[in-house]
Amino acid sequence: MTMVQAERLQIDESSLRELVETLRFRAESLESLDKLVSSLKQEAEHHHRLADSLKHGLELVQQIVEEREAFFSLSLDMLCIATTSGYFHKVNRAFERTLGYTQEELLSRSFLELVHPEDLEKTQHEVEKLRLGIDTISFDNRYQHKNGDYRWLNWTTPAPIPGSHFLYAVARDVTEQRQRDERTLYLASHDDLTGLANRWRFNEELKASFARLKRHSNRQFAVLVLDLDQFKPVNDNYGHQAGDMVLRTTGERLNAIKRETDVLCRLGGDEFALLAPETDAREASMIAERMRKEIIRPISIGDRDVIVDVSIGIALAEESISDADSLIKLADEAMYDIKRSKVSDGQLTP
Ligand SMILES: Nc1nc2c(ncn2[C@@H]2O[C@H](COP(=O)(O)OP(=O)(O)OP(=O)(O)O)[C@@H](O)[C@H]2O)c(=O)[nH]1
Repeated sequence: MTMVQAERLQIDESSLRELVETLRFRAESLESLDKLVSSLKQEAEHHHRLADSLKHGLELVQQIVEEREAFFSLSLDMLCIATTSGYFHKVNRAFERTLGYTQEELLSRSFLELVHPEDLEKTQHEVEKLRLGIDTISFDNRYQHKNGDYRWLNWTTPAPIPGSHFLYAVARDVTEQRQRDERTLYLASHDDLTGLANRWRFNEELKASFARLKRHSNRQFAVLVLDLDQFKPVNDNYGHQAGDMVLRTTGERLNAIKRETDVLCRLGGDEFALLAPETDAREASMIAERMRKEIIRPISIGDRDVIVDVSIGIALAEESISDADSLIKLADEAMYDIKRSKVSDGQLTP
């Protein structure tokens, strides 16, 4: 082998070694690059999955918000969110429909501003209870409509979540229901013909008076029972309608002279009764005399004047008489005594 040949062989060997080193290094780099790419791929997939689930979550939240908004605005019940400091924060369409104000008009107002003055104190008390963490269940108050009328609202408001400044309230317009209830109560407690209280209502008032007398012995009261004399002949001679007219006029006249605190009722037929609070025997006699004077004034029926007289019995509530029936019975007996004496005097035919 010549010198030149030996030198070339050496060069080739070292170049080859270098080449092999370079190739090994590249192979290692490629391997770690591969690992990096696959870990980046994994990370990208993870981010994709995260993005997908976030997107799904956002869609769900959006759906919940839309559903909530739909229920909020479609609800026939009045729904509102108010601040515990007393302002409307959000109201639904039922609020607008019931009170006649737009949402914008309501949002600029304190929720106490439209409450009926007579209901303000009890409403403030209820709000105070809510602030103390006590729920409001079935609370009624009157709210002013934009046209000036008042509507009865029935509220259900859970106490605010601790730390929250918002109240979530549901209200229902119960005006018609209350008017129906009032009408039913009126019919059950009043006499159709005269519009006076009826026997049931009179008994209720008597029971309340006895309860007051039990608590305060100075709350004496009297009961006067009035029965028209010879009323049957009015019906017989002038007809039932004329009889009705006499009963109505008698009721009106007695109603006009009674004291504000007195309770006047038609017990039935031609019998009336008066409950006179804080009245002694002398005052009761004076009341009876005044009532009789009113009753015996002629009543014009067509072209005739009809005159009817009355017998009035008085009973005073005392410790010994403690129930309504006994007191009315006592006044009734006193009234019949007077009737009997009129018969024996010849003023009345038996
Ligand atoms: N027009 C009319 N008459 C009634 C009504 N309710 C009861 N009456 C009549 O009222 C009368 C009451 O009877 P009484 O009290 O015995 O009649 P009276 O003639 O007043 O008898 P005395 O009380 O003994 O004087 C009866 O004839 C009933 O028919 C009513 O709503 N309208």
